[in-house]
Amino acid sequence: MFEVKTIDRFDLTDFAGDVFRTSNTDTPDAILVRSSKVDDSLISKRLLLIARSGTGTNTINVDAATANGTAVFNTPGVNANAVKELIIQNLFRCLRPLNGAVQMMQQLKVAPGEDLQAAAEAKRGDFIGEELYGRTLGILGLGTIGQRLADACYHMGMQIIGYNRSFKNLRHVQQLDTIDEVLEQADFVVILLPLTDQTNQLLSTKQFEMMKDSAYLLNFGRGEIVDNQAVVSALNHNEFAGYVCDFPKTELQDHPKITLLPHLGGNTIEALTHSANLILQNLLDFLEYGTVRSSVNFPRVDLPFMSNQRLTFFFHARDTFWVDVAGIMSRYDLPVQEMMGNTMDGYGYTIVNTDLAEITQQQTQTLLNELNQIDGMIRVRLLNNPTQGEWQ
Ligand SMILES: NC(=O)c1ccc[n+]([C@@H]2O[C@H](COP(=O)([O-])OP(=O)(O)OC[C@H]3O[C@@H](n4cnc5c(N)ncnc54)[C@H](O)[C@@H]3O)[C@@H](O)[C@H]2O)c1
Ligand SMILES: O=C(O)[C@H](O)COP(=O)(O)O
Repeated sequence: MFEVKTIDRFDLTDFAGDVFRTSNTDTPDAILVRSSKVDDSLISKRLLLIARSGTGTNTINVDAATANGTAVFNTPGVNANAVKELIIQNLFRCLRPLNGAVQMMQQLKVAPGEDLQAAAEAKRGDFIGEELYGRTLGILGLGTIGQRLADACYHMGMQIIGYNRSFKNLRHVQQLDTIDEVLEQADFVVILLPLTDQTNQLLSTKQFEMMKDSAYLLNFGRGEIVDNQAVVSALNHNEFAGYVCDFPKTELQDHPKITLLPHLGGNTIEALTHSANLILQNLLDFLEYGTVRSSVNFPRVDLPFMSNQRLTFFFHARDTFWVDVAGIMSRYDLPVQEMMGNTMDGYGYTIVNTDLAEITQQQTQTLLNELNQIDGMIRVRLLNNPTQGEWQ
């Protein structure tokens, strides 16, 4: 039975079974996590999989996992609608002083017989807002969330401009050549980029000086994409109007022009449930069948398990790799019943359906040792078919 370490809280009731059990060990077969940090020390030789329920994998050392032959799975797009809706809610909040109005109404008291509505309306002049219609929304990162946001805001009458490192075919977005052009033209700049070496501290003093004085910056990508000290200074110098950030840090607290949220983007019942169910299903399928559906470091490979055993290989892709594998398998007379493989960023992952009935346990061990020694091989797994012949 596989041992799975859960770093964040998950409801595993529907998945309890005989495939895995949860464990506190520091050398698990798999780790299940949201956006908490996965300590590098947990990436042991035994670790087959880190399963991230959610999109961003910046709290996982993906390079170390790859070198170790550990797959990193995530669930991109599953919380995109939740993030989109929260951003729209915050766009409105930038222009309509609803919090203040609601607070005023909670405190407003009238004498018996006095008309509450008349007293309230007498104060509404303090809460005049503005409209999103006709304003320009600038999106940095036109991926799943960015595209959904663009569509929804276009249909609310906004002009949409954006920047992405690769061009996307999008009907409602005017894609600009540089981030600077988006910053100069937008009334709202929304960050929906992943945190990478290229995006770390991407926006700082120089970029804030380009923004309109009346513009708002909304960061739902990752906190580190923005230089926090520079934000505070720019807001103090009225370089732009306000900052909404889903990634709170002490230096951003208690500023009248900064709204902090406790990382709420994907925090809806729908997104959390769907994401946890999906990652658990993908985790089970990888542990039992070697299937890879959505990974940031393993290519997608999904082959029906219609044999007694299967071998899976994760390796540095090179031209003669298969000559070496085929040579060893044929020496043991192992049939290749079906196989499927794919490559990604110079790494290959392949599943071979086979049958080890004709070789002894000791020969199987020697076979695995030989396969492991092939130049470029990172991890070999041998899986027994759990359905015990039901596929036939
Ligand atoms: N606040 C939240 O709770 C929350 C929820 C989900 C996602 N996120 C964050 O939002 C990010 C985007 O999510 P998504 O689902 O849209 O991901 P995605 O992968 O679909 O989109 C990211 C886009 O950014 C582009 N990109 C990457 N690096 C770039 C660069 N240097 N310059 C320009 N463009 C670049 C990619 O080409 C892609 O189109 C995630 O990586 C995560 O960090 C936050
Ligand atoms: O990258 C993501 O999917 C979001 O930031 C959500 O992270 P969470 O799982 O901690 O809510």
